[in-house]
Parts: sequence; C-alpha cells; structure tokens
Amino acid sequence: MAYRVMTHTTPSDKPALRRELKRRRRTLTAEQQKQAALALCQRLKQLPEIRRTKRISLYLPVNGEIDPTPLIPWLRQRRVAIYLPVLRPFSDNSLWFVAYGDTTPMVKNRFGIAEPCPRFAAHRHNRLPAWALDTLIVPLVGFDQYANRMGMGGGFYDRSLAFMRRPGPAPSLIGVAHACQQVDALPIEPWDIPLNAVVSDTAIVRPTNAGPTKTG
Ligand SMILES: Nc1nc2c(c(=O)[nH]1)N(C=O)[C@@H](CNc1ccc(C(=O)N[C@@H](CCC(=O)O)C(=O)O)cc1)CN2
Ligand SMILES: Nc1ncnc2c1ncn2[C@@H]1O[C@H](COP(=O)(O)OP(=O)(O)OP(=O)(O)O)[C@@H](O)[C@H]1O
Repeated sequence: MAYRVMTHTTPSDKPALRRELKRRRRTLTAEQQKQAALALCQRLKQLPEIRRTKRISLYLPVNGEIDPTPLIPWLRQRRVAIYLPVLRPFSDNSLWFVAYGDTTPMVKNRFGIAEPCPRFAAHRHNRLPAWALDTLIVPLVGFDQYANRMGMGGGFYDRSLAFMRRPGPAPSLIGVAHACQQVDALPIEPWDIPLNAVVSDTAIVRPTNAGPTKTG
C-alpha cells in the first residue's frame, strides 16, 4: 500500500517533503530492505527497457535507498555493461557514468557514496556521458502516480539529462524507490525531465495522459 500524505504540494514544501520521505525509507528494517530489493528487481527484469538494455547505469544505495544491485548478476549474464554515477570533477553538479566491475577501484565521494576512483574515471574508455547509455536506473526520494520524480535536491540527474530536451539520443529513464515513497502529487519544475517509468517493490507506474505534463 502506498502512503498518501501531503497532497497539493507546492514547491515551497519540497524540502520538508524530501526530509519526510528520506526519513520513511530509513525506518525500514534490514529484512524489509532485502525483500523490497528482491521484489524491485523481479519487476525490473520484466520491463522491456531492461530486457533490451546493453548499457545501463545503476547506483549503490545509501541511507535506506532501495537496492537495485541484486540485478547485477542477471545483467552480467546478459553481457550488459554496467555503469555507476560519478560526481564530475570541476563541473557544476553533473554526473559521469563510469564502468563498474568486480575489480573497479572505489572511493567514497563527498556524500559518503562509493564510486569508481577518480584515476579510473579519468580514462576516457572507462566512462560515458548519460546520452551514450541506453537505460538509466534513477534513484528517487519521492514519486507520484504520474511518474513525476523528486531526487536528492542537487539537480545532478536533471543537469545530466538536460540533453533530453533536444533531438538526438534518448535513453530510457527508470526511476526506482520504495512503495512508501509514493505521494499523491509532486510539484513539477521547469527543469524536470520526465521518466519512462517508476518501479517500486509493489508497482510499475507509467506516466499517463491523465496526469499533468512536465513541459514546464
Ligand atoms: N546512491 C546514490 N548515488 C547517487 C545519487 C543518489 O541519489 N543516490 N545521486 C543523485 O543525485 C548523485 C549524488 N547526489 C547527491 C545529492 C545530494 C546528497 C545529499 O544532500 N546528501 C546528504 C548530505 C550528505 C553530506 O553532505 O555529507 C543529505 O541527505 O542531507 C547526496 C547525494 C550521484 N550518486
Ligand atoms: N538543467 C539544469 N541546469 C541548471 N540547473 C538545474 C538544472 N536542473 C536542475 N537544476 C537545479 O538543481 C536544483 C535542484 O533541483 P531539484 O530540487 O528539482 O532536484 P531533484 O530533481 O530532486 O534532484 P536530482 O536531479 O539530483 O535527482 C534546482 O535548484 C535547479 O535550479
């Protein structure tokens, strides 16, 4: 069951809503987290976008985020190349996507999230810009029934995905979150890039014509 609180959210409520949703996921037990991760990955494996992916980005979960990593063995079996988001050095809150394997050297970034180390990421052949991926698994703090998203608030994904506004490559964007991170309606910001779907441990949400559009 999705929680339903804080309807009719206005942009000024965003920081409070973000705090509340981050708090909710931190209260889940280790067992609940494990079950949610498995249920999430079962759903992800059914998605056409994931079944045809060749180059996908995932993330390593922190602070109660739902864990997409049980998908990794299945992806490796299918010879899918796996990438992780890395904070781009000398750039304004945008991301690179760096190849991730068993032997990739890792360090913690300034948010305490493990990522491939800068020396590894510095080699061009180890990384891709977002437009060169075919699928991105996007970590969400919140989502609604129209597949609108709320992230950590840094604008990292929005900035890295700004190319989606122009003609050209358009990777599939799959948001993931716990069911308890669903709210009735999220405020839509002009810079928001629409997702193809949100997948939780209990549902797959696709944007519909019935919902608000995100054209700003
Ligand atoms: N697991 C994971 N990796 C990810 C993201 C994410 O949301 N989840 N990102 C998605 O953008 C990027 C990192 N973006 C982030 C943006 C803000 C905060 C943040 O404000 N964190 C703490 C403060 C921690 C600190 O300053 O030490 C907070 O929650 O208050 C963290 C990560 C790339 N990697
Ligand atoms: N394409 C962009 N160019 C410049 N600034 C941007 C862009 N996209 C978002 N921002 C800025 O990033 C900040 C955070 O945006 P928002 O609160 O929507 O984050 P979010 O969607 O929750 O985070 P994220 O994208 O990291 O998941 C805003 O102040 C916004 O102005």
